Parts: sequence; C-alpha cells; structure tokens
Amino acid sequence: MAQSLNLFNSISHSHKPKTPQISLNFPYAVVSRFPLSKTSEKPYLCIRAAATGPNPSVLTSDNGAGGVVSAAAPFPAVSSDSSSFEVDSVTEAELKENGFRSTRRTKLICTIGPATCKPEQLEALAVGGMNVARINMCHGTREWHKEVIQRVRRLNEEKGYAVAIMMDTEGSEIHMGDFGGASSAKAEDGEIWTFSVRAFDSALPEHTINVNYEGFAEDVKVGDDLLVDGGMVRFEVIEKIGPDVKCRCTDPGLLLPRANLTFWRDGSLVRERNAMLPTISSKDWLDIDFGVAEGVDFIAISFVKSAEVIKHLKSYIKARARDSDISVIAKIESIDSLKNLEEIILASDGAMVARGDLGAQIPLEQVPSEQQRIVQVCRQLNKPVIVASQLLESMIEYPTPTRAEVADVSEAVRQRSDALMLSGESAMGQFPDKALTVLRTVSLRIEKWWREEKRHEAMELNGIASSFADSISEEICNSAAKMANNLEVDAIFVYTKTGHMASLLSRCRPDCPIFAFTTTTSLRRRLNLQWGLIPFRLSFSDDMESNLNKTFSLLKARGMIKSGDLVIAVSDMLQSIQVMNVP
Ligand SMILES: Nc1ncnc2c1ncn2[C@@H]1O[C@H](COP(=O)(O)OP(=O)(O)OP(=O)(O)O)[C@@H](O)[C@H]1O
Ligand SMILES: CC(=O)C(=O)O
Ligand SMILES: [K+]
Ligand SMILES: [Mg+2]
Repeated sequence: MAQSLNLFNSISHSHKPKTPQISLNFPYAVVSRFPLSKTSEKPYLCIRAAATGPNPSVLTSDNGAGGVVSAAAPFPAVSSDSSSFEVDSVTEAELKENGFRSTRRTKLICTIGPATCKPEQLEALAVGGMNVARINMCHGTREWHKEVIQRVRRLNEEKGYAVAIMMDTEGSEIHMGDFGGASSAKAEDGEIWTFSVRAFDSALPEHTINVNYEGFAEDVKVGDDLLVDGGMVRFEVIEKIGPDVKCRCTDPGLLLPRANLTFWRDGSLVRERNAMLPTISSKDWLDIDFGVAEGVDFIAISFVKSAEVIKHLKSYIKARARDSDISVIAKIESIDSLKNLEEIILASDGAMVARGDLGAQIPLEQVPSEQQRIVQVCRQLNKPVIVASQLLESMIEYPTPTRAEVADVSEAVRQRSDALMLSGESAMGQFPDKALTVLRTVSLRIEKWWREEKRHEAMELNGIASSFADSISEEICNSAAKMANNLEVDAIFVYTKTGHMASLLSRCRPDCPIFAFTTTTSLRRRLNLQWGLIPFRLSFSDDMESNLNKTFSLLKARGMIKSGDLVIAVSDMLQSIQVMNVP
C-alpha cells in the first residue's frame, strides 16, 4: 500500500501519468490519481495497464487514503466546434429529453419497400428510431435501391441522422417468379396449379407459376408436399410432365411474388441438387458489386452454408472497397448454417436469425430454441446479432399488434439481441411507423424492467482474445462494465479507432449507455447496429486527457451531459479505465 501511495505522490501533480519514481520492473502497471474535480468530492481514478510485455502486474490502491491533491488544474476551455463532432440527431434529442438511463439499447432495422421509400416516409422512420435501413435485393430493381440509398444519405446529411444501410442478397433459394404485374394470386382448396421452369414469352397461362430453379421438375417426386413461404400455402405434387409439375392445392392461401418454395418428403425437407446451388449466385455478385460501389455499410448474405463463403466474400470486399469498411452479416436460415454455426459466426461480422426461411427448413417448434442459441453464440463470440421476421406480422394489416407478437418482441429484447428487424411490416405494410413505435416502446419497457429488477442473469462470458493485447482490452472492458454497474455511473465513454473496444463493452450489456467516440463516419454508422452503443464521430488524439476535455465541453455545450454526471472512460490507444465526474 505504501508503495502505491508513493506512486500517487510521485505523479499526483501532473495530469500526464509519467513513469513512477519507484523502481518497478517492466512491464508495469500504473495506478494514478488525478486531481479532485471542482464540482465533486469524487476523485478521479485511473487504472492503466501497460501492454508491453507478457506479464504485467496490476497495482491497485485504496483511493481514499487522505491523498489531498493540490493544483487541481481546471479543464481548459475548449471551443465547442460542433463541426468536429457528429452524433445522430434523434439520439441526441432522446438523451436531452429523457437522460442517459432511458435511451434505447436495442437497435432497430426497417426493410424499405414500396410503403416506405419516399423521402418523407424514410424520414418518419428515422425519427421513429430506425438505426439501419435494409434493402432486399430479392425485390425491386437496382435503380430503385440506388434511389433509396441516396435518399437515406441525403437525410443523414441534411438532418443529422445516422441511418446505416444494409443490403440483403437474394441468394440461390428456390422461389416463384412474378405474376406479370399482379401483386398476388389466390390459390383455392383443391385447385390444380402448374409449377414450371419454362420461360413464358407472353402472359402466364392461368394457374401457372414460374419457378427459378432449373432442376425443379427433376428433383420433386409425385407425392411430395410443396410449401410456399414455409407453409402459408401448401400443394401436393400429383404429376410431372417434362418441365411442368402439376400440383393440387391442399392449404389454400395468398401467393405473393417471389415467394420461397420448399419441398418435403416423408416429413422432412428435401435437399437434392438444390443443396449444391452456390450461396452467392451470379446475380448476387452483381448486387454485391453494386453495394460496394454505393458504399453500403452492411451486406447480409442469404442462405449461408459454411464459413468459406463468408471468408471469400470478405476478401473480395477487401480487394474491392479500399477501406474495406463493409461488414458482412451471415443470415442463419438453413439447416447447414445451423450445423456450422460457430465457424460461420466467427468468420462473419455479425449474424441474423432469419426466422422466415429458417422456419421453412426446420420444424417451427425448433425455431425458438435455435434463436436463443444463435443469440448466445453471437454474444460469446462478440458479433452483433439481429432477430428478424414476423415480429409484428399482423401489423402489415392492422394498427395494433397481437399480444403474442408483443411477447415475441419482448423475448428477443430479453435475450439481449443487438437488433430487431421489421420486414413486410415496413416494406409493404399499412402501418410502418406504428410497427416501429411498437418495437421502440416494447424495447424500452423491457430493457427498463430487466435493468431495474435485475431480472437478467449475468451471462458468463468466455475469453475470446487471440492475442495478449486483446486480452488486456477484454479485461479492461469487462472490468469497466462491472464497475459501471456497481458504481451506477451515468455512461461509459470509449475512444476507439477500430470499434473493437466499443463492441467488447457492448458485449457486457452494462446498465448504462456506452458513448462510442470514433474518428470516421462510416465506423460510426456501423456501430449503430450494436446493443447499447451511442456512436459519435470525433477527431481525437492519443492524449486521453485532452480527449476528455474536448468531449466534456462539446457534450456540455450541446446539453447532452452536465456537471456532476459520473462517467467511466476507456480507450484503445491508452489502455486505461478512468472514473470521473463531469467537471
Ligand atoms: N424493394 C421492394 N419492392 C417491392 N416489395 C418489396 C420490396 N422489399 C420488400 N418487399 C415486400 O415486402 C415483403 C417482405 O419483405 P422481406 O424483405 O422480408 O422479403 P422476403 O421476400 O420475405 O424475403 P427474405 O427471406 O429475404 O426476407 C416481400 O415479400 C415483398 O412483398
Ligand atoms: C429475413 C429473412 O431472410 C428471413 O427471415 O428469411
Ligand atoms: K433476401
Ligand atoms: Mg430469408
């Protein structure tokens, strides 16, 4: 202890932790104490780890040992140059209005479609809390998608939103074609329909459906069940005539353009040659080139089967996009992706529980346990995870959700998934804004409930670092998050150039929000997918003290924090944890 106090005394008059005056063998760790703040009796505490060798020792000290410190240099005035600082204007308004504690931690994604593609519709979603806009390359033309991307960009620039763009590939699934202009078709019980791989020059004959997969007529057998969208409509195969397959409708319903098709034999999904279809089709590669050229923030890959395809795509993007700052999200929606789950997630930058197609490939009653497993694996491996599809399906038509849907959303929030996604509800539903409001209010309510009543069991997080330096970052983040909960701090600040420490903090799911300061606009947008992060763009230096001064004064000037707020700061330049009151 005496040694620690000596250490304090030796450095207490300087803001810059310098080499201690006592002899310690390198590598060493410094525990330093910064001057008392003017506004608070709480001392600044700084724990630093020197990551220079294989075995740093960490010194700690009782910080209340009467160590009166003089020369409390006030924070120098920093001019509030707000151009050097960017934060999402919606989050800013929310912070000012409700304070740190009630900011939403769960992120929200909206699929953009005909119901939401106009500038004012996109703006309503941004104001309603959309963090990421998803465009689905299964539908619409590239020109249409390009227009949506440009509109989102324009809104971000003009109105200060930080909506990121996710492009979702079509993948090589078997699906029906369009209906030549009609938006849907009704299949009645007992009707005979023809599923055909023929290309029809003119309009489709009545009760005929195009199928995109060449091998379709060869792969199916008489007696197979043909499921549209995982069972929304069901047919039985009764006859095969060359490229045509005649089927009788056994479960009537509405057929939608490009609906997914699966066939089942003796109660299980048939995967014949279609299992050999490439995950990324030639059309997908063109879409990916389009996404890279447009600078989308995320590319979500449909029907991923193995880690190889993710690695291949990532190296392709790296070679093509100069800053390679596009994250690759693996969509878990096939039997193979469940088999190879951990290696796929390890190779990816995040994952999506794509329950729509997943529920067409495995029995529905297995979907909830698989959802929970995927969410947990992602958390362990520190990758953001999205829960998607049918969260509020009834809101495509109705202005309020079913109670069961609210319970489903709550469960995804309780599992602490990073993000929730709307599909048809926002793409083509009648109440996209209301659906988003339901996601927002349910997230807020459940987060608060679990936080206040401590109903969540802390998840045992395994070490994931692959190097010693990474282990230090991980320990710092785990400790900072724990300290933040125990000390009930108002916010954690993280200064991160790569985003890594921000995601490590997010992984701990602390009780307070995490302000993530990063130097580029694109990283700031990508961090928007992760649980609990409030990303800022800020130019900062390696000098933590000046960074803190600058941040405090900028945030105070904008009314986002106030004197006396208790903050923990960590950074990936200077691996340290500091606890302080805002001066
Ligand atoms: N760009 C678009 N243009 C027209 N309709 C769209 C568009 N995007 C989505 N939709 C409509 O919204 C519905 C739901 O969207 P969603 O993205 O979930 O598609 P999906 O066909 O279910 O495929 P996926 O499995 O990729 O999610 C679609 O079935 C389609 O009718
Ligand atoms: C989102 C998606 O692709 C699915 O649920 O199938
Ligand atoms: K898709
Ligand atoms: Mg899908």
